[in-house]
Amino acid sequence: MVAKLTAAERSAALASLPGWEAVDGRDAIRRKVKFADFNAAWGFMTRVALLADKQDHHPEWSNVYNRVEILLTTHDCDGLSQRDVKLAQAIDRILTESGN
Ligand SMILES: C[C@H](O)[C@H](O)[C@H]1CNC2=NC(N)=NC(=O)C2=N1
Repeated sequence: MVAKLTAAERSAALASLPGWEAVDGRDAIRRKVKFADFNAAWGFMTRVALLADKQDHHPEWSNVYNRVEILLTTHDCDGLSQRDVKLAQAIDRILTESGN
């Protein structure tokens, strides 16, 4: 069973993930990213999908043309956990590598 982050751990996690924001009314974090076009957005989503499946931790996300909105939360503990932080860090690395 995965543990929900404490309030202190949650603030520390958010402070260490500058691209991410808290979500109103949910124990979750969100990042919005804009790409050059749909092809770049979908390429990014493909990389994240493979990574998420490897981590057995899956985002709630949406795509409109060149924009991708990613929400991370842990369904198993009904809130934020270290699994979200780990996936967010990996997503940030993918973005950095692709110049975003
Ligand atoms: C059985 C499987 O390991 C679980 O259902 C995993 C799958 N992916 C998941 N993804 C997310 N975001 N939260 C979970 O609790 C979760 N649980």
